[in-house]
Amino acid sequence: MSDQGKRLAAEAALEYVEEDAYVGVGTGSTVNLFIDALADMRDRIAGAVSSSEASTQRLRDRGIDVIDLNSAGRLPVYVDGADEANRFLQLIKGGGGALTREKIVASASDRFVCVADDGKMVDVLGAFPLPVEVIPMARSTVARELVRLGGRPELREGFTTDNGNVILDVHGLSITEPIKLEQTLNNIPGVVTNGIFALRPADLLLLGSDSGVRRLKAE
Ligand SMILES: O=C[C@H](O)[C@H](O)[C@H](O)COP(=O)(O)O
Repeated sequence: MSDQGKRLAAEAALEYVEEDAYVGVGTGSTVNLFIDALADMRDRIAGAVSSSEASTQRLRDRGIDVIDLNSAGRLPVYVDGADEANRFLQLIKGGGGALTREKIVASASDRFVCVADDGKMVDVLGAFPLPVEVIPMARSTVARELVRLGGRPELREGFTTDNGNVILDVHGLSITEPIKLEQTLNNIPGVVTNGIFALRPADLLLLGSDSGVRRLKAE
């Protein structure tokens, strides 16, 4: 894992931020670097719509105005990280537990710019345990259904999402049909959403390494 790669990718995303508009902001260590870089152009943007309490705090600490998505309308650009990405720019997200708000803000944005270090690129999604956000009372029923689908769900101990829910991290999935699995999991009663971003993949992937940034579009 390359911190320099994360930083270069995060800084490269600045060129896609539109002036005088609100920018959608994801969550995680790579996005934290993006927020730090965004602070240098805070006077040229209207502000941000955030996908987590943690990002909201960091944005405000750096003098960037944060508004509610309901007050914002469509966003030109959403910038967020990923836990895994494939060549179709389908992603696994939610390692930090912010997947639901991230998926909502991504869906409200015209362009999704994903920022990641090059260690996140995979042939087949699923080596990273798939986060699934679940309403607490449905934890056991959802877990049994995930086992039936071939996964090994583990409760993320001591963790509650910004929405007051729990996360099941599902091990052992080889996700060869991301769109289908995203839909199947979201149809389980009690699932709020899952960390597959395939129905709405990224539009652009900025993949950082020690030697620079590769810009990938979906194949
Ligand atoms: O819930 C967290 C998010 O989906 C993050 O974007 C993802 O976990 C990647 O985080 P990081 O940039 O720290 O690797």
